[in-house]
Amino acid sequence: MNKRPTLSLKAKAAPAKKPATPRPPRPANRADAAPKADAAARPPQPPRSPDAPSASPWNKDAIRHHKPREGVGRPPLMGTAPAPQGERGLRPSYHRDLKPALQTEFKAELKADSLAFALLGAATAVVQVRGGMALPQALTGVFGTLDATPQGRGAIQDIAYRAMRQLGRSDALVGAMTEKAPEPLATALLACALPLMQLDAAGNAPYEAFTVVDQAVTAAGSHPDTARAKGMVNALLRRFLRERDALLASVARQPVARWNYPQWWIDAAVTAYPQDWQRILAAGDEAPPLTLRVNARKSPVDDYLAVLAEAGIGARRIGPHAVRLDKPMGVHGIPGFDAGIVSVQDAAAQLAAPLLDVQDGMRVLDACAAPGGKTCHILELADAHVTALDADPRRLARVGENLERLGLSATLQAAEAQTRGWWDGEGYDRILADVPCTASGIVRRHPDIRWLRRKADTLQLATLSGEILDNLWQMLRPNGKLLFVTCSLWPQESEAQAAAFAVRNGATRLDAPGQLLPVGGAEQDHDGLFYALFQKVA
Ligand SMILES: C[S@@+](CC[C@H](N)C(=O)[O-])C[C@H]1O[C@@H](n2cnc3c(N)ncnc32)[C@H](O)[C@@H]1O
Repeated sequence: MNKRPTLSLKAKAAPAKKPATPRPPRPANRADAAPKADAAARPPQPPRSPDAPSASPWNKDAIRHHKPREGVGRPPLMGTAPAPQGERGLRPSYHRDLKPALQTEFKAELKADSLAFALLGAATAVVQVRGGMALPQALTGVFGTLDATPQGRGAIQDIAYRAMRQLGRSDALVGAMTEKAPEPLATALLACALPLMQLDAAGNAPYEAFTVVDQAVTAAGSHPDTARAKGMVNALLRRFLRERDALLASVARQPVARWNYPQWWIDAAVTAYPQDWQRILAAGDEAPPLTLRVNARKSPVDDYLAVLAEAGIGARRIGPHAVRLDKPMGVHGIPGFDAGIVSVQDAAAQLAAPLLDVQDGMRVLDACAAPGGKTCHILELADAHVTALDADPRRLARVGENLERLGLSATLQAAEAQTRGWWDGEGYDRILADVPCTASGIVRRHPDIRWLRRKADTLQLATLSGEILDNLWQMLRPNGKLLFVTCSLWPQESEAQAAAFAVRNGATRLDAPGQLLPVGGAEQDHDGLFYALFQKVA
């Protein structure tokens, strides 16, 4: 039976798989060499998601593509983002009858390094999320339309993510200060400006309040969809400044404004976690820490910590291969990232590969693999024959990019895990089923998810993941192990699913962490993943 991994993540001596490579050179673009602040005192650029597209070329020869049969496949369901709006795709849960503005393609005449530019870009993305689009996709469109510089992109992204984390409160504030709901883009502009005028626990705000008012008004005046609302934006934001404490106290009586989640989500959290729901919801409104996984093939963790110390980057070890940076930074500024010495991976996600207990020479299937965080970790720990399968070929391409950066290889397969046409009929020793789910456990990383999901998505996704698990079980060799993972907090998708699966298939359940609660704090500052491990007893 496997040893139960802990998330207290005390550093254990973990020998490097292969001798360490020379330390990476000190990068030119150190994150602590902060970008020059403009008049609007731009915030630091948030870390680039490991999911973000990379520029490295994709080796097409390494893939065997298997197209789902026409007409029978579901539109690919993303594990961490809603599916494209197909006939049978997931639809947004956040119905406010707000249609996206018609002129999201409009390029206002604003200075590209101004806060007004960033506010308008972020507001445009927020409108699109209200229309059902995932935030990363909306931001990609906005960056292209506005031809934003890297610094502009960082500022837009930072503001849009803050807006998502405080959308319930901002909507309630606008509702409290207006008689008639403003037009969608004006509402979104306010939803972007208001969080910038609120103080954090230390009493700091990211910008000077009057700068925010001034720049929000400039942004409103620059766009045809908001020009008429310029006076209203000015009046509302100034009133908020005058009456901030009373207004915040007043809207905090509404749960959606207090917690910044749709009411069904709050209810589901209360039901599932009567003791912890408040800490879970609060932690989901915080920006996540940046946790790295040190590549066991390339460097011992202690050597890498020394590299960080030399570069003046504060960090500490929190797991066998996990290092948490004191402050988030752009990935290309992280020493050794481009050279494949480290990857960005949450601490809870770093439990998957060790739990799977892969040995050299084993045949391993990573059934919902993209963008490949766990695929790569498996290969960093063992010389295994890994097939990385994913229903979404575009996301699968990211697995290829990550493998390439880390100097690893696997067979990539574009197919749906609940089908069998792609399988060569040879059993696997290990199967990782990191199934598509509501992603309710990773909302701090993807704060748009709460506004995009519907309550009914939980059941729809649980049905699909049950089909995937049953199908994969047939592909497991006797004595083989299957690790079932979700990034969901909802028991229907995780524990209830695991229990029903074990009964249906006569699977032996081994020790595994079960539901990890993302409640924040020093020891539990990780995503909300669920782990269940099964063995097919011969
Ligand atoms: C939670 S993410 C996987 C994360 C990944 N294991 C990692 O660690 O980087 C779930 C993945 O399942 C894929 N997916 C969704 N439906 C699928 C299906 N029917 N078959 C296979 N993959 C699917 C999504 O495209 C998404 O990449």
